[in-house]
Amino acid sequence: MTIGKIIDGKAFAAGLRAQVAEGVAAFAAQAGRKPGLAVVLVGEDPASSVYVRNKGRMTVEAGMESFEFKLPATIGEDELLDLIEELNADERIDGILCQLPLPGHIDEASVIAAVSPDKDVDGFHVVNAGRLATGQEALVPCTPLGCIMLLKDELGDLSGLEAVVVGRSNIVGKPMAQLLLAENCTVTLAHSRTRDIASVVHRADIVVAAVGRAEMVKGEWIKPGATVIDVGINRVVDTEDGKARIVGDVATAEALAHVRAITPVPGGVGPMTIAVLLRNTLVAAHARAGLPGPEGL
Ligand SMILES: Nc1nc(=O)c2c([nH]1)NC[C@@H]1CN(c3ccc(C(=O)N[C@@H](CCC(=O)O)C(=O)O)cc3)C=[N+]21
Ligand SMILES: [Mg+2]
Repeated sequence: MTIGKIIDGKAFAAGLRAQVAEGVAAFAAQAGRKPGLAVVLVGEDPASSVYVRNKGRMTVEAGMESFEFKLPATIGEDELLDLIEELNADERIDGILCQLPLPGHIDEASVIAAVSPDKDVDGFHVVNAGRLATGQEALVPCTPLGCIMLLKDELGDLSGLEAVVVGRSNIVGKPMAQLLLAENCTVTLAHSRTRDIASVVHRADIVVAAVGRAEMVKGEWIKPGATVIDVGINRVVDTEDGKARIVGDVATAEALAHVRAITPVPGGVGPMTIAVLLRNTLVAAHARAGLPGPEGL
């Protein structure tokens, strides 16, 4: 049996960030200022703190300005909404990302709605979701757009391919389905209530797993030669050595015998998410400055 290819998302993301950095330099030359990204973190979740630190470092490495706001978990929703209003009004800031999940006393939908759609680099605002769904220019959620970039790099034209997305979140599953549809795929959106999910997944030329359940998608579910994108990031304790590890939503070792290509976890979709966030910030900066482009991104 042949073994599939492991897609190097980390390397692809590094290339994309280098391309963004070139675009940032060109923007700064034209606009006379750097693009700016504001990241808001509420509370002290250790994993979120690591991501926020990485985002800040990569933002600066791409030549942009990074603004970080760390707020206590006890902050009131009103205070958080006030901060977002300030960031909306701040001309130096092109992108606003409020790290999710938020503490239970804060309504996430209200926070997402408060971000100006023009600065919504997560693409979570209903205006951007609606624009994406109706084929209009939009800021597109970072993780799904990163997945599309990896798929087009691997497969070229996606027209006519059968795509099955497992998971129906607003952040990944639904926008992923919209993007695949826009690439002329035949799209199925499967989820926890889907009957006989194994045979539904077995139809797919493209499988995107975004359910948040460790190794849920089994190797035998995969049609021979399919391409698999694993969005999951699940922290598990290894039963053999007792160490903490990160695994995806796909049983990768099993799947490798079936796939044409598959993204690993870590080193697959995760790094793409941050690279696309920087790309979206540059796109937002261009739009806000009334400039076309950026070219090739
Ligand atoms: N408003 C908002 N926007 C987000 O985009 C957002 C968010 N909230 N909340 C949390 C999730 C998670 N997320 C990740 C980004 C990068 C990696 C990443 O770079 N992962 C690496 C390292 C993984 C590791 O070692 O922990 C990898 O997969 O190789 C992972 C996860 C963005 N998120
Ligand atoms: Mg909440």
